[in-house]
Amino acid sequence: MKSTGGSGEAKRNAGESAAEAVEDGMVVGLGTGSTAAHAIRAIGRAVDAGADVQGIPTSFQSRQLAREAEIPLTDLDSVAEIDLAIDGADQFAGEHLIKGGGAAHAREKVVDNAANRFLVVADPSKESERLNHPVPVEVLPSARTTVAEDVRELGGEPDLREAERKDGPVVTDNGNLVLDCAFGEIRSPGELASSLASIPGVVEHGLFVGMADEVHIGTDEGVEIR
Ligand SMILES: O=C(CO)[C@H](O)[C@H](O)COP(=O)(O)O
Repeated sequence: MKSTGGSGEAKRNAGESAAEAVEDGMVVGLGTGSTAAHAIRAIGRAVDAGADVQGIPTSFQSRQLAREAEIPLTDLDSVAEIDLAIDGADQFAGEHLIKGGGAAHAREKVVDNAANRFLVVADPSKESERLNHPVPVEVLPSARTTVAEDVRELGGEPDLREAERKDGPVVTDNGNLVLDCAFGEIRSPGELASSLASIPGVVEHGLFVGMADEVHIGTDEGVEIR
């Protein structure tokens, strides 16, 4: 599994801290990435100990991990509500996030947004005063050139994400491509989010504006919850 940022111990502390918020009877959104993976494994241990929990995966990866952890799975169409979602981030500034380092941000946004409570798990390397990380934008393959032009008009520099272990681009779980779009410091995340969402051919972008209810920041020593 791809792992970025801080230490494994910091990620573990963040993930396990957020998993403590899971209660018996809950439906839980299961995020993607190396930090969320620690939460999934911890939830698996709670299930093993008898907790009645159902998970909604946000990606192929989180589905696989949840299966290995023997967490009963369901889907968005089958539940009245999602009690809690736990997910990682590539960068956070207060309650704003940039996600999509694992190219899973489309499903992540649907699940995290639908949850009554959304807990972000991260290590300190992900924190920034202002968002400035490139924004992953999932696009229909046929629209990658036109979307890239529109992103340039918004002042961004789009870069088609290449796969690390195959020739050619990353293909998302939804069969689409990803443009990593650098905008420098993002002064108005809400405005940029609306502009990106209105480009024809954009499936979803990785700006999660005002979405985090809590951020569990793990360090080697413990965790801070904000
Ligand atoms: O948004 C994501 C996947 O699309 C991940 O949550 C994000 O990339 C953080 O990953 P990690 O915890 O491995 O650093």
